[in-house]
Amino acid sequence: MAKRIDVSGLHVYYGDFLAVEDVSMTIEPRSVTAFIGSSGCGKSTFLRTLNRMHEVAPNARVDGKVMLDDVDIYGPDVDPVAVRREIGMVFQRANPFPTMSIYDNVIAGAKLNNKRLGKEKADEIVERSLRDANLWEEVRDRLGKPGASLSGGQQQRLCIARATAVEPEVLLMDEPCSALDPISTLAIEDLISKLKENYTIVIVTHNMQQAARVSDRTAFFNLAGTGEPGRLIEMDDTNKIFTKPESKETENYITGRFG
Ligand SMILES: Nc1ncnc2c1ncn2[C@@H]1O[C@H](COP(=O)(O)OP(=O)(O)OP(=O)(O)O)[C@@H](O)[C@H]1O
Repeated sequence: MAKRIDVSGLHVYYGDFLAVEDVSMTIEPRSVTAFIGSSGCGKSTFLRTLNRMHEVAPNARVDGKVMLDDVDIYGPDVDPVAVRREIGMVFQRANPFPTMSIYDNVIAGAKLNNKRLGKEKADEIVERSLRDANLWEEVRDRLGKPGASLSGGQQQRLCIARATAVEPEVLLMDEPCSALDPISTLAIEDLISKLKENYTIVIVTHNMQQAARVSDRTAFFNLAGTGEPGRLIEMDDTNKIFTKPESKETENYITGRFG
């Protein structure tokens, strides 16, 4: 588990609109990388190109290359569904299947991948994934209850369990804590730190303390102006970005001199 992502010269479009321009970066396995930057600079758009979710939007496309270890995920013979299985995603709003049980929520993806998954193996995957997501103890006695019966923070951990149940190589998280209270946020941050032992993790966050707490590397994106594409300004060790960034733009952003 855990692979390296290498992006080179990536341009990201919605129809004729160039949303993100010319991004190149390397994301190391078994590390947490945070994407920060002002609203609309293309963090989520760029994140979605990393598992080919971007192209689900009408007329959306990319130019450039995204390598997952030695495989070009935009290569002609690559199945986007297989890419999304290897590179899982957790969204801003926890989105468990509401009427489906907690158990079935966790196992849904794994069942799709393996139609003949036996009960014993399924039980094992559910327990492992819920333990990995620090949720097992809270739900072990009510696995048959609907996903929607959990609190917001528990639902987000359920979504993380669902994502890890298929044993992806990479986990993409788009503002996973923005709808959560501080206690649930800390629980997810602890979980991210634990999960990085096995996964490559990329997290979009507006919360700079969060980026500083959980990530090893930080990428700062910015817009040159309204209607201009987003660009990667600087990527470095998180500690360096927050104490001694190379770019004035990064410094202004992290010190709150612009929004
Ligand atoms: N489905 C879409 N169709 C067309 N344009 C889009 C679509 N989604 C996003 N955009 C545009 O792409 C640009 C980047 O948006 P994106 O949501 O990626 O930025 P962001 O940095 O994640 O913003 P935020 O921090 O506010 O979530 C914006 O100009 C946005 O309006």
